[in-house]
Amino acid sequence: MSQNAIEVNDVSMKFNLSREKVDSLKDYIFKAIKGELQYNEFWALRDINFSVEKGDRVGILGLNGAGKSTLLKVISGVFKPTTGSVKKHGKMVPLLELGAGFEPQYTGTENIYLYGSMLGYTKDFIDSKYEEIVKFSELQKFMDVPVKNYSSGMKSRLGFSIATVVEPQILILDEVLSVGDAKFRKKSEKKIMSMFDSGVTVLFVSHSLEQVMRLCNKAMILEKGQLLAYGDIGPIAEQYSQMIN
Ligand SMILES: Nc1ncnc2c1ncn2[C@@H]1O[C@H](COP(=O)(O)OP(=O)(O)OP(=O)(O)O)[C@@H](O)[C@H]1O
Repeated sequence: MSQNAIEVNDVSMKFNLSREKVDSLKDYIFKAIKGELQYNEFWALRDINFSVEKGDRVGILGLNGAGKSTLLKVISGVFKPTTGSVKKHGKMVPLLELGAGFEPQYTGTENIYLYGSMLGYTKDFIDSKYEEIVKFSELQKFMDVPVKNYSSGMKSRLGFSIATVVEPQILILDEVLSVGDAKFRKKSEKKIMSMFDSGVTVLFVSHSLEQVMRLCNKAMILEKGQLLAYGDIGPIAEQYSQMIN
């Protein structure tokens, strides 16, 4: 049995950024058909190699645009890397853009089933967890209201409540501890901490070095798509605070 929960091997991710100034969709389609669209290549990640041992909680640090979210999306399978591969050992739950998969015209209840099925839950499982999800979100009164009438904080709360109702072995967190108001933030951090206690492996992006130091035992620094440093939280946090000061 592998002691690693995640293995990232030679991962690079290239985006094609359009260089064209196209005036209309028609113009764009014509140019695309004629092969006249021009792109700039942009490498958001370059030759990333690391592995995460089971039970490690790894903070991912880096300035805006460093590639943190892209890396989490590659590991979660949202993006296929341009080169390289990712191996996972264990059930993974990604908490990325919470509620991004909601259907605005459907109610809270309908979206619980829809979003739950997107996360791979069965109907029976959602039936058994429905009350718990609604209670945690504190949106009891809004379950019959279409999600388009929710505030963005309410959508994130519902998304968080649905996604965290399972017990994953690998948890991928992108800034989700900043969802909702101060009260919900405290509650969601407590919930994540209780998952940590059960020995889950965590990859965690946060702009708060203080939060990473509190929650993680390891960390990495990404800079312009490259892995600058990876190791125990103490020395990495020190290196990062020198970078940002
Ligand atoms: N779908 C995409 N198409 C084109 N470029 C993208 C796409 N997604 C990300 N990028 C680019 O890749 C780079 C890394 O973005 P990413 O969101 O991973 O950074 P980040 O470290 O998470 O930043 P932040 O701290 O601002 O959230 C950025 O320059 C961004 O513009």
